[in-house]
Amino acid sequence: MDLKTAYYIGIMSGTSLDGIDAVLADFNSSPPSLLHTFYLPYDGELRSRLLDLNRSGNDELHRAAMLGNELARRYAEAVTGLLHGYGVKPQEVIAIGCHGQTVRHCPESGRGYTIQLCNPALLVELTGITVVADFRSRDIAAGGQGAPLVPAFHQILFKDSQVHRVITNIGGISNLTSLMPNGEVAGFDCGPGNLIMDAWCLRHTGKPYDENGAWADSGKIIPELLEKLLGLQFFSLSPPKSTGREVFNLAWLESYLSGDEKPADVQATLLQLTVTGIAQAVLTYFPDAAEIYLCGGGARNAALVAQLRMALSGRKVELTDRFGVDADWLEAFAFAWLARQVILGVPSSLPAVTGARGARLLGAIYPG
Ligand SMILES: Nc1ncnc2c1ncn2[C@@H]1O[C@H](COP(=O)(O)OP(=O)(O)OP(=O)(O)O)[C@@H](O)[C@H]1O
Ligand SMILES: CC(=O)N[C@H]1[C@@H]2OC[C@@H](O2)[C@@H](O)[C@@H]1O[C@H](C)C(=O)O
Repeated sequence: MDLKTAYYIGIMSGTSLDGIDAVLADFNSSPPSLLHTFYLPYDGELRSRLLDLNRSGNDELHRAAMLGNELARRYAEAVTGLLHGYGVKPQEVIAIGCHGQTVRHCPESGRGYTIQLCNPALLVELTGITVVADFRSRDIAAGGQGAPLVPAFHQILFKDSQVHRVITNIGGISNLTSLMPNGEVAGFDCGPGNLIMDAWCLRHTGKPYDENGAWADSGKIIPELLEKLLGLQFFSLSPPKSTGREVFNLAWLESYLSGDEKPADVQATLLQLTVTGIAQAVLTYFPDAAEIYLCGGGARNAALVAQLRMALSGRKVELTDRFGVDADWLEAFAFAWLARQVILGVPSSLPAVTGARGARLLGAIYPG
């Protein structure tokens, strides 16, 4: 294969459990370019089978392995959709960086584990393309959180020699990357993104998410509830830190509800929880940042963005779209880049972000 003209594919299916983002990327251009994109939504049945894995018992090991196979088939479908849609041949692709579906994340300072479900061997068989998978385990083995991993790619795309920038990804969970003009990079998960808002919205309106935060906007924030939710230890922990559905879930929310609250008021409070989690982290750790750039699906939530602008007044708050990098595809783009790093033999983790003992090659290669 002519490495000068070949491409990488990145596949991300994140903690929101909304579906699969697939991108075709070219790293021979400077800056790297995102050539094509393809989205394959999850159906309700797959989403609930994945959520059911949070409940132990009932042969969960078998169910997890079968879901790994099912996900590999869906990822292969996304690859086919991506390549066919644009007339690109599998032989033109060096590797697929496939994040997998996080179903457990328990880093526990180097003694724990993280699970991103996918059967990479099956994905190679179905696509004929080399697959890179399991990006997080090596960092955890080296004493790190295994997350967030995308700050290294944010650095490549968005660093500036004059301005202190913060990149804020609002996916299921929210995470920040600080890019100092002197080249220092920091980053950590700062709290919920969309995942609790989505779950509450589904339960009360039947819709998978609150479009533009309109429902939240129709409610009133419940200050006592917000205060209780913000009392969670995670918010006051110092970085490095990462989190997931194990911490932010409906059972946790319900433990603070009396049952008398109006559902729209709870939604307004959850939106504010996401905003406050992000704003407090920026103001505490990066008070000098002048520019904040948002990405992830939450960046499309107009009410959320408006509240964030208020909470971070005095700073420029915009979307990464401004740089020609679509906020919806940045994470999938990052996993194409992470795959390339391990194929080239270049460590891609940032110990200053994850807390690991050193930089490591991330991802296991399944040759095509
Ligand atoms: N117009 C919109 N209004 C409100 N919310 C939106 C809108 N568009 C997308 N979203 C939210 O974005 C979510 C999807 O975001 P994204 O794809 O970044 O999540 P993810 O891949 O699971 O992220 P991560 O891996 O970072 O957790 C949806 O579930 C929804 O909550
Ligand atoms: C364990 C896991 O899947 N973590 C995700 C999740 O979604 C957002 C946040 O929590 C971040 O830490 C991470 O994803 C991005 C892609 C990252 O590693 O940078």
